[in-house]
Amino acid sequence: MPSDALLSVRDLRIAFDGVEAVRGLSFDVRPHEVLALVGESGAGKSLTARALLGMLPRGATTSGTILPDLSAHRGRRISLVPQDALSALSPVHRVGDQLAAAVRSVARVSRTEARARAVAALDRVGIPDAARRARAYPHEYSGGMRQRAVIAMATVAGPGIVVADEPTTALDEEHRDQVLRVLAERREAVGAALVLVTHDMDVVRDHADRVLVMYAGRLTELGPAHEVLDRPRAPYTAGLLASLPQHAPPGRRLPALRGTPPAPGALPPGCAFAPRCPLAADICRTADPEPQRVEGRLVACHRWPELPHPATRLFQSQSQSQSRGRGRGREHGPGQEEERQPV
Ligand SMILES: Nc1ncnc2c1ncn2[C@@H]1O[C@H](COP(=O)(O)OP(=O)(O)OP(=O)(O)O)[C@@H](O)[C@H]1O
Repeated sequence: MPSDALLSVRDLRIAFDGVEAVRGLSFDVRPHEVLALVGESGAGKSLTARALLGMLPRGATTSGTILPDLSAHRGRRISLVPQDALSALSPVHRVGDQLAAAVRSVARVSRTEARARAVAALDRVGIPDAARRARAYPHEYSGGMRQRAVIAMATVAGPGIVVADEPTTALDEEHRDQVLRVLAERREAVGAALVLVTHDMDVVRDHADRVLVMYAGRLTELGPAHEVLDRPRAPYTAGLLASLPQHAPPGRRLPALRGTPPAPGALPPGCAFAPRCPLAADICRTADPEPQRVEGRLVACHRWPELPHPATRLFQSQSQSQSRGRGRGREHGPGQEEERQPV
């Protein structure tokens, strides 16, 4: 394990009924960093994040290593901010009491002191009138307040790592920003690393130091967030970026990435992204690429040197040709040649 890593994941595999949903993932979590896990639905982000906490769903079998094993230190050395705050809070206990219990699990303090710290923790995450709100039950909180209370809970013990699994999905846009801000502030205050699961590249740009792009249970690209976003080296990363509204061709709302990811039990041979990739060549349909070092990052793609700059153009022309009703025959139709031209 590298000396600067808080957590080292090596060849992680997670399967259900013998079918692998996460397929040999390796990465480190470094002290104080924000590491974003991104990728479309089903990429294996949540499973990976939950594996770090030892919180996989029933029926999951794993292999590989996650060191050190922090699952016995949940809430203290590693904690979770889930998508749905209600699943993290007990409905039958007052929010303040739950926080006070979390305080007492790590600090030998009186009940009165624990309660005072709980109120202070709620205050720090911006719960108005925290002393009174501490006496309320989770269902009496708004969605945004509940998520902030969960962040207070996840950071109260000063963990080294906070794992946030799509922490703002259930919220409206205004509360999303607030909650992300509070999460960023609290993790900085306690000096924790944050593993942030998201499918939102804007969130990655605003909050992450490094980004791990996943596709069909594998690493596609891993590197410094701004470098990866500004100049992706894997076609899949470029496709995700091209799907952002600012990269869409004027007046077009077609998704830049054609099709959907394969289900874990129905992977194509070779690179799982090949059927959707405008750069796919014969080798991509036969050999699954291993991550290789490229300019200070890891990229799993046979064809990365062929990627144009800006790489998002690869997919813009794809969606344009799609919108003209072309490129419909084969999976990679006429649009492909056009996209291969150097830009
Ligand atoms: N409890 C389960 N039982 C069986 N298969 C599962 C289970 N949980 C996850 N999977 C499989 O693992 C795949 C990856 O799941 P995961 O929740 O990690 O995806 P994700 O990238 O977090 O997607 P999303 O953005 O939709 O949350 C799923 O598409 C599904 O095929």
